[in-house]
Amino acid sequence: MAPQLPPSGVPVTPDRAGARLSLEGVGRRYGDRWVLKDLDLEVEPGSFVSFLGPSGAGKSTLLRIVAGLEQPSSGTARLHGSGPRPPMARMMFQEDRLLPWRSAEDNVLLGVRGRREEARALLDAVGLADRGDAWPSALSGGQRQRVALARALLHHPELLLLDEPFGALDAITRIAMQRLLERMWLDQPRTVLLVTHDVEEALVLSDRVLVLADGSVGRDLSIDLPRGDRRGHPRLVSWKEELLSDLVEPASAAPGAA
Ligand SMILES: Nc1ncnc2c1ncn2[C@@H]1O[C@H](COP(=O)(O)OP(=O)(O)OP(=O)(O)O)[C@@H](O)[C@H]1O
Repeated sequence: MAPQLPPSGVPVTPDRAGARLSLEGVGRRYGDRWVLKDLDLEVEPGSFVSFLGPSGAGKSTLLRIVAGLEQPSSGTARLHGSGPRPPMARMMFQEDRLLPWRSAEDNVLLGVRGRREEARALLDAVGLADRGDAWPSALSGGQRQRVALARALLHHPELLLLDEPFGALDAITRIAMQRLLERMWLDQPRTVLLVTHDVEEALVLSDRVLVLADGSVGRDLSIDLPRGDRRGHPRLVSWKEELLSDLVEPASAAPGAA
């Protein structure tokens, strides 16, 4: 079947609503230290879930386990797709990981033969219609992350794993990228797991926000606010305060505090 074209022009493969994720008793040990402990988690197909947690809480480890890049030391991590084949997952990182000797368009097409029209439509959708021939060195940080996002989406992943993808961007570019990501996700529903240190980013984008603490899920919030303009919503503001108090050590507990 030919791909449908939604209003943004992004090609869509029909009937892909995203992968379901089931973690049962997942643990991960490095040496004698358990970074993740007995973690149970179900993620609904098509939902947008963010992970917060202090540095070293195991957020990236969890993403690598879900991606199949690492095996859990205990328990099982299963992905169920919409079809008979195992669902495709793609990862995106804080660094864009573009190859400097390939143009933007050829970076989108990395490891893929043909599909140039689709790559161009995706570059168009991420706002880089006229930059397909540009070398990565001629693009800004935000533009390079747009190319990285287009490259991930070319594969129609049922699961998108984002490890602090906007962490290196300035505040304004970051908000523009959040809006772009949300629009692309609304255009083509898929399961998204986002690791971020930015509490507001998690609340603005997610259906669900999880806080990892001591190797398991410490808080699990369902964010049932309408999408579009969540920033400044009174409930978002109070969730933000709650989450920050989970994450930030009280000043009186900080070393050296009076
Ligand atoms: N390959 C490895 N070998 C040994 N220890 C590791 C390895 N990978 C991760 N760790 C340790 O596991 C812990 C969790 O790391 P992880 O990168 O998952 O945390 P994180 O929550 O993503 O942190 P950050 O927010 O700082 O990125 C850290 O203490 C880290 O040093």
